[in-house]
Order: sequence, then structure tokens, then C-alpha cells
Amino acid sequence: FAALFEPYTLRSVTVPNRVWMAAMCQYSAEAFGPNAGVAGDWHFAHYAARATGGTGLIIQEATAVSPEGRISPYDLGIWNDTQVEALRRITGFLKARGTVPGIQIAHAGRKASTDRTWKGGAPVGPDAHGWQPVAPSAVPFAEGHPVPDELTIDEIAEVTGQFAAAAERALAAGYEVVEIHGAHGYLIGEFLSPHSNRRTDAYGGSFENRTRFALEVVDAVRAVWPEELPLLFRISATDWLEEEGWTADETVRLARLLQEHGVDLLDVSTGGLAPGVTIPVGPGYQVPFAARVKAETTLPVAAVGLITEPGQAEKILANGEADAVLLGRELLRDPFWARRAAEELGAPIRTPEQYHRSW
Ligand SMILES: CCCCN1C=C(C(N)=O)CCC1
Repeated sequence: FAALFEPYTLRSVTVPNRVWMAAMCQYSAEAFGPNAGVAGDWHFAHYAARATGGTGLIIQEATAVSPEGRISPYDLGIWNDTQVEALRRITGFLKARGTVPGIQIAHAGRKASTDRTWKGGAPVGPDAHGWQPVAPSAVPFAEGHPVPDELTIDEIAEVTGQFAAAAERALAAGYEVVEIHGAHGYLIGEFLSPHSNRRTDAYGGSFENRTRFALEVVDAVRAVWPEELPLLFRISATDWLEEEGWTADETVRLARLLQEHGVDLLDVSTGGLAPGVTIPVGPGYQVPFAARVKAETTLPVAAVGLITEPGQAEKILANGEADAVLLGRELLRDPFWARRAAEELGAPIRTPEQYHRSW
């Protein structure tokens, strides 16, 4: 027996195991023109490999709800029907392999319009297909980053609508799980944190006001996402800024509200809001935050962050610290991690029939 290879049911969806792929930006789409943000062969091969490798749920990389919501010009998007058409090829293959297809829908906020990480990740201007970022407040992410435009109340409502439209397109594209990106210092996280949110209207100041946008996005997505399909939320449990930023205490409070608003599981990461903070990075360094939410609320959680070994992953579940584990870079290094872990733990993985369903 291995907890890692027990199926997990969320609403009407049964994920075959607890080895899940975390959303990870690949910055590999075209940056401009009619194919901007459209998935290609590269994306198909990337996700197909991890499905064939036995991963139970794949959460596709941050897929932008609008062009200006991209992190880089090379991000995937789900703001038009051309993008939907191309994504159907990925979801069809994943389902045929018995892997649940998920998608992270995202808006980058003040961290938008930056270059690919392997090119340094610096802000890019119009000459490099960049654009003017937006945010809750006119506070730049860091030195050398542009001062973002402060969103008006009407513009906030417009972005909320873009998240709902993205969820409708995700359904049309064949996804069975949607994850709202509320982590890593992007737009939703920028509203949560008092470090980036200096607003004095109904969206800033108190905990209720700073969490208003996140909950409005959840409500708007839930209103269009089928009742029988799961909705996930990714959060940075802490900004690592002590009391000056978003804290683990606030994460526990928000987790309860997210569950009331129809979120089925919380994907618990950390950081990304401010540069130059000290993060105690190490094997499973974020697991304690997932464990705390699981211990203090009834919302299921997934743990992520330097989880690389089958025994390490099994222990997180056996200790009741999380309901599933998310692998990121480890799945870049080894697309077949799940099958290898099943061998190592002596657990059965999917049957041949489960790999060869009709498309
Ligand atoms: C604070 C962790 C940041 C890890 N990254 C997250 C990204 C994301 N889109 O959430 C993209 C760049 C790296």
C-alpha cells in the first residue's frame, strides 16, 4: 500500500493518484500576432510526456486571462477561441492516458511584461512585445520595474469578468480542474498583501477589503464552472515579510472563506510578492504551511516545494500533512517520476486499459 497511489475524488472527478504536476511557466508560446499565446507542438509534447509518465493530475502552467495578464509575452493564453482549439489537443491526450487535465488561470498584475527567466526575467518594453502593467496600487515590484497603473473599480470588475470567461473557455477546451492563481506576487496576491495593496477604497486596508477581489474572482469562476467539477486556488501562505506582508495567520482565515465560496482544495506555496526576502529553502520547506491549513481548517490541501523523493512524498501524506503533493522542477527532470515512484513503493499504477481510453 502507498498513500501516494490512492485515488482522490474531488466532486465528480477521481484523480488516479496523489502525484500531481504543479503549474510551471514554460514561456514557450509565440509572443505576438495571430498565434500569440497559442499552444503548439512544444506544449503538447511537454504535457503528453508527464501524462504518459503516470502523473495523476496535471495543472497546466499559468495561462493568461488577457494579453496584459501575461507574465511574459511568451505565456500561454486563454482569452480567445484559437487558443481554446489548440488546447483541446492536450486535454484529449491527457484524458486518453488517464491523467486529469487541469489549468491554472492567471493575471500577472505588476509583474507582467517581463522577459523569460532564462533571459534574466527583466521588464520588457514595447520594442520587445511588452506593455504597461496594472496593479491594485501604483507600487512597482522592485527597482527597475515600471510603476504599474492603479486599477479603477470598473477595471477590477473587468478583470474579474476575464477570469470567468477564462473558466468558460477552459471548460470548452476540455479541462476538468481549474486553479485560480492567487500566489507568487501576481495580481490576486497583490491585492491580498498590504505590502503591495495601498488602496483606501473597498479593496484595500482591512483583511475583508484586501481579500475582496480574490473572493469575487472565486465567485465569478464558480458561477460558470460546473458544480460537479473541482476548483483549486493557489496561494502564497506568506510573503516572508513578517507582519509587513501577507501572513500564515491570514492564509488560515482566507482558507475557510475560500472553502465557503466553493474552492475544493488549496495549493499552498509561498513568496513572490517582494524581492530580497530570506526564504528558508530546503526539501519540503513549504509543507508546514500546507499542514497548518489542513490542521486548522477542513479545506483539503496540496503541498509543493522541493518535493523530489518518493519516500519524502509518501511521508507527507502518511503524516496527514497534505492530501496530495505537487511536483514542479522534479517533473521537468523526470517526466516518468510517478511510474518510477510506484515501482519504488511497490504500488500499482494505472492499468494498460486506463492508458488507452478512446479519445
Ligand atoms: C516565489 C516562487 C516563484 C517561482 N516562480 C513562479 C512563477 C509563477 N508563475 O507562479 C513563475 C516564475 C517562478
